[in-house]
Order: sequence, then C-alpha cells, then structure tokens
Amino acid sequence: MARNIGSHYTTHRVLGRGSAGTVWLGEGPSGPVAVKVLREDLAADPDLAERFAHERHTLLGLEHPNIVGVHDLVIGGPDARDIALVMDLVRGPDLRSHLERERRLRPHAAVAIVAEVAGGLAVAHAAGIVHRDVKPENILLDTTTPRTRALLTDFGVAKLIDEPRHGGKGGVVGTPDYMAPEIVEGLPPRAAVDIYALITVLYELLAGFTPFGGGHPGAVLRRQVTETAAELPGIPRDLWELMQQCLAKAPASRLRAVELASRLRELLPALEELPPLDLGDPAPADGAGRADGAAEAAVDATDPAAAPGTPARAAVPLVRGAAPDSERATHTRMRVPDADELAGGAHGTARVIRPVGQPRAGSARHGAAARRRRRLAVTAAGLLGAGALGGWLLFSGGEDDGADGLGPAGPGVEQPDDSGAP
Ligand SMILES: Nc1ncnc2c1ncn2[C@@H]1O[C@H](COP(=O)(O)OP(=O)(O)OP(=O)(O)O)[C@@H](O)[C@H]1O
Repeated sequence: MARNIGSHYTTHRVLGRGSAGTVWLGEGPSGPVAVKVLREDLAADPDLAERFAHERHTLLGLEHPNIVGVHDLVIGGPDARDIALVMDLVRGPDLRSHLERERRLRPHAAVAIVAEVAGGLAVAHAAGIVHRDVKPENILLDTTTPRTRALLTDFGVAKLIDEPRHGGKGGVVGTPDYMAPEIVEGLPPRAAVDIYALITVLYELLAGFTPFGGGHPGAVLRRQVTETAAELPGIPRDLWELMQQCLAKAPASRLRAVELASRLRELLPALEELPPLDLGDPAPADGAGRADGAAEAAVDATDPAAAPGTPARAAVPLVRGAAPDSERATHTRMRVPDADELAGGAHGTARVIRPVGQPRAGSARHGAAARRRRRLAVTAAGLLGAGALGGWLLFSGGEDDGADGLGPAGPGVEQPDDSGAP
C-alpha cells in the first residue's frame, strides 16, 4: 500500500531490508527514488533524529557517479517518528547478491568495481567523510548502463547510528570481516579504515571469501589484528603487492583512496584476459548447494564456521537489535573472548589455502545451514588494549532471505578450530 513520506514522496514496495531499516521503491517530484525508512525504534530516539538533522548537509552534499546520492532527508511523518533518506534509485543487484551468484569474479571485473568505489571514496575522504561500513552489501551495481557501474551507498549512516547515545562511551559498530585492525584496537576510524575494508572486498571478490573471516566474531577480530592475509594462488604479483599494502596493519602504510583508484585502473589492461582465480573448487553454475561434495570436502570438520547450523560468514549490519519490520531474531549478547582465547591457542586460526586438488584429510561437508548468511551487529568497545581484552560484543543474529552465503571457510580453505562460541 502506498504511504506518504513527508509531503513530497510516496513509497510503493519494499526493495530490501537492512539492519537499520527498510528500503522502499518510491516516487518523488522528479521521478522514482529509493527511500530508506529507519527502523521505528531507532527513529524514536530523539538524539538520533537530531544527529541526522545535524548531518543533513553532509549526507546531501556528496556527489559522485560512484556514490548513491542522497536527495532528501525527511524527519517527521504522521506521528513525527519517521526518519527517511531519499536516495537515487539504483537498478541492479547489490554486490553481495552478485558475488553469491558468480561465486568468484574475474580479476578484471573485480578490480574495475573496486577502482570505481575507490574513486567515490576519494571524493568522500577529500570532504572529510569516512564511510566506515564498506562491504559488498553497501555496493550497488547499476546494470542499466552498457557498462555496469558500482555505487557505494549508506555514507554517513554508520557514523550517525554508531554515535554514543547520551555522551557516554559508544562502542564501535561494524562488520568484523571488513574491520580494520585499528578499529579493533579502539582507535577512532579514519579514512584508512575504508581502504582496508575495500581491499578486503576485493580479496573476497577474487577468492570467494574474506581474508580473516569465519567462526566466532571475536576470532575474526583477533585475526584482523594479528594475522596476515594468505596470498591467493595465481594472483598477479603487482595486484597482490598493492592489496598487501592496503591490508597493512598500520593505517599510515595504506594507499589513499585517490592513489588506490588510479593504481587499480592502471592494472586493468593486464587483467583483461584472466579467468577467475582457480582455488581448486569447481564453481557450481547456479551458486547453489555443492551437492557433489567435491568442494565441501575441503572444509575442515573442526571449523565452527563449517559446522551444520553455524553461519558461514558474518555480514554485519550497522545497528544492534532486531528490525521490527523484518523477520530477524532479536539480538544476543556474547562475551568477547579473553586474551588467551583471542591468541588462538597453540594452533592459531589462520586459513591455509591449499594447492589445487589437495583435499585435507578428515574434512567434512558443509551442512546446508552452514551456507546461510547471518547478520551480526558487533559493538567492540576497546576490544584489544595493551594485549588485554575487555568489553562485550553485542550482536543481532538472524538469517537473511535464504540466499546461499559464500562461506569464508570456503572450499579449498582450511580453517583450524577457533571455537569461541559463547
Ligand atoms: N538506492 C538504492 N536503490 C535500490 N535498491 C537499494 C538502494 N539502497 C538499498 N537498496 C536495496 O535495499 C537493500 C537493503 O539496503 P540497506 O542499506 O538497508 O541494507 P544493507 O546495506 O543490505 O544492510 P545493513 O544496513 O544491515 O548493513 C539492499 O540490499 C538493496 O537491495
């Protein structure tokens, strides 16, 4: 049923749901738009409404072909409880859905997408805006043009929702798989966190899994701080060197967005003919269950991420709590693993990428449930300080609409036990 948002916009049908609210297809004075209506419980927070109003200028000011433009911010509604962002309508899938379908992208396609997003980030960073939640879910693909265009969305929303409520200490909300080590260490997020996250996305597009994902969110955060990304077999040397530089633990060592965009563009011609990286698992055409077991056979049976009923990855929304307008489960509290647990025990938790055709003995198949995507909101308050850990991880759990996830402990990847389940 059509619903009015402010005096200029009408919403018609749901395009998608995120942790912060629901995105609707809408109509405005100049044509179709996407309208993100924040969750009622968030919108009811007067501080949040105030922050959105305060940042109106920033939210509306970013213009770039690779950034989803925000046209308007509506605060009000019949009961004065709506907060809605009116955005460019992007016709096409988000990068998460695209990757789930493709499983792994050709290096040229992956680098082209990431170079475009880096271009958008460069403009935002120059304006002093850090995205803070770069991940495939926040990259939309416009497929209406002859050449698909990638657009980064949700600018500024992470910061607004993340701010401490009443001047108290806020946690850091983010997505463990893409979270830069300095955030885990409690430092304020600067532009370099977006570079780290974006190159993590590139790694995922090439490999089908993130460098440090899998298992307990606390273990993922620990790996972000302590481990080194495994080199992907067959990746061109100069591309890998650039990726390593942007995955550096020290933020100052990473490239700036503008440099990254141009370096990636320079690499493109040499990547044109390359097929997707061969990590040893025949990609199923439909991206659905790998019923023949050829791929699943490589997954470590001890990996909690591979256990039936355990989510394969942790794509994390911005905010805690269940969306009242979605079917997600309510949030759950869990303890951050202590320093010892986070040290990973004697065996560590880094993935080992095996050479093609070399399955690991004693490995087991993924359960169907292990491929489900789960969303978590993580608050990491001073997670790793002087080697000791404190605080809590707060996460909301629930599955999305049943799309198969790309398990970080994907085929061809070993991930020793890092169980730190609550
Ligand atoms: N500007 C847009 N145009 C078209 N569709 C959009 C637009 N913005 C979002 N969507 C759709 O709505 C879905 C939900 O978007 P939203 O930003 O609320 O959540 P998310 O980024 O997927 O997750 P989260 O907010 O939890 O991190 C997206 O996956 C996409 O399919």
